[in-house]
Amino acid sequence: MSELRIPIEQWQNLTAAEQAQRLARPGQAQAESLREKVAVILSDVRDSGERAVLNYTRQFDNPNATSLRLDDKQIQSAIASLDDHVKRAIDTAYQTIYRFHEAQRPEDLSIETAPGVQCELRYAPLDAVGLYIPGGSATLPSTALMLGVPAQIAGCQRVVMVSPPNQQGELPAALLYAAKRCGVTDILLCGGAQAIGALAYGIESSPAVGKVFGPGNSFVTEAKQQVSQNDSGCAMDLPAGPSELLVIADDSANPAYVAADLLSQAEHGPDSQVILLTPSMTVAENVRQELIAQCTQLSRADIAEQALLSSRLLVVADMNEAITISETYAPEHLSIQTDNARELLPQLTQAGSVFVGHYTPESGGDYATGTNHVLPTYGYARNYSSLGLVDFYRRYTVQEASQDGLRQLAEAITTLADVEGLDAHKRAVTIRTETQRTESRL
Ligand SMILES: NC(=O)c1ccc[n+]([C@@H]2O[C@H](COP(=O)([O-])OP(=O)(O)OC[C@H]3O[C@@H](n4cnc5c(N)ncnc54)[C@H](O)[C@@H]3O)[C@@H](O)[C@H]2O)c1
Ligand SMILES: N[C@H](CO)Cc1c[nH]c[nH+]1
Ligand SMILES: [Zn+2]
Repeated sequence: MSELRIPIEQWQNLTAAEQAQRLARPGQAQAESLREKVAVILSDVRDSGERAVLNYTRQFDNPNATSLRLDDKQIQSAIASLDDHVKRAIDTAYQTIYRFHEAQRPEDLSIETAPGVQCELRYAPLDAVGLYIPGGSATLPSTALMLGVPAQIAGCQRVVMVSPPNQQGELPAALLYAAKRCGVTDILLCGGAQAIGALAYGIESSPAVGKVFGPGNSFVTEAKQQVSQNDSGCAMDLPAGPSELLVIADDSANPAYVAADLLSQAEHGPDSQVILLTPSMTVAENVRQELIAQCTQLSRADIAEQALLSSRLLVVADMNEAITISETYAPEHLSIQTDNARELLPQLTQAGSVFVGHYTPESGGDYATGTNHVLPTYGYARNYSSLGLVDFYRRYTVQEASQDGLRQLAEAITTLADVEGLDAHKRAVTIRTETQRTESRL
């Protein structure tokens, strides 16, 4: 890797346009053509169902695909072949993720909003959910846990997992083990936009689900957005696209740790983006040296190098400037590698997940601290939340008014109905209150 590919830049020396360019996400340039491609795939799946999904699977994943399913025997024999230490690692992660998510169980509430008027907020688990597990370039059983555990805790009845098969039509044994551990009920061998179409519209062998979850490349993310905006009725979780990490580091940071963390997200995909903000030129220089040294040792060095092309090493005036930039960028992952990291937390809220201090590597959260690694990317962390248990429920309300309760509110309701010119709305109240008056006269 040449040093020119990853320059160190002083934030204050950049023009406003250059600053905006440095914080632009790499994947967003080809948005228009992406939208069209995905729309075509989705409409094919909608029109031709399983046949279209199989065609796209043959085109992108397994050229010999004849079925979207593995039979039970194939699943069991893959799981039996899995090393015990891998099973134990999955079990450990399952437990921490389970603990953190179980503690998030939403509670129904009921209050009297006016005398005789009771309002309730209730939660019902989603019936059928679809879980997308990326598979294009890495095996991600951890993502199956991040999606499968909350679906299991919520009590979703049908949990359909989709993931692109390899060229031999297989899914990784660790993924199958994780899926079974979480009680996934159906597994479909397909990926990309066509898999999202299969979930949202349903195919012959698998009826439509009510909500699609999970990260993926730009095709997957775009497909989730399209199916949730058209009339499929399918909801989506959040836009979780190419991985991102922003590290804020001061002189107390260990450059080797910082570089290792940056590379951990850079290795996800060529469209991943990692950013360092530091007030120290020395830290920036040392991190760059570490990036160069550590990158060559990675099995996915090629991918990480490509991601580093759109990554940034930025020297800022001070920590306040670092905070302002981070809040503007709203990274998927924010790592604060300073001695006083916890003190900075109140000022750093625009991120999918925050990693505090020198001993909390981002990859800890990817696998086993217990937090969910499905997080908003592309700056959506400004307005979207990170995935949690509550996303696997529907929230709805209930209200009950007594005769007296309705009388209490009648004046307000009928006046507002008059203001809006909606006579029938008014009548639905007066027909009751007037009957009430007549009854009480008798
Ligand atoms: N934000 C998160 O929480 C999170 C978690 C894990 C992974 N990720 C991200 O998920 C992504 C995974 O991407 P991936 O590509 O490895 O796997 P993927 O499963 O998301 O995508 C593979 C699929 O993309 C489709 N595809 C590929 N090229 C295509 C083309 N030219 N036209 C139409 N469809 C095409 C194919 O159908 C293929 O099956 C990475 O960007 C990674 O950073 C994000
Ligand atoms: N960092 C990814 C989310 O951006 C999640 C992941 C899965 N496996 C490893 N990492
Ligand atoms: Zn990761």
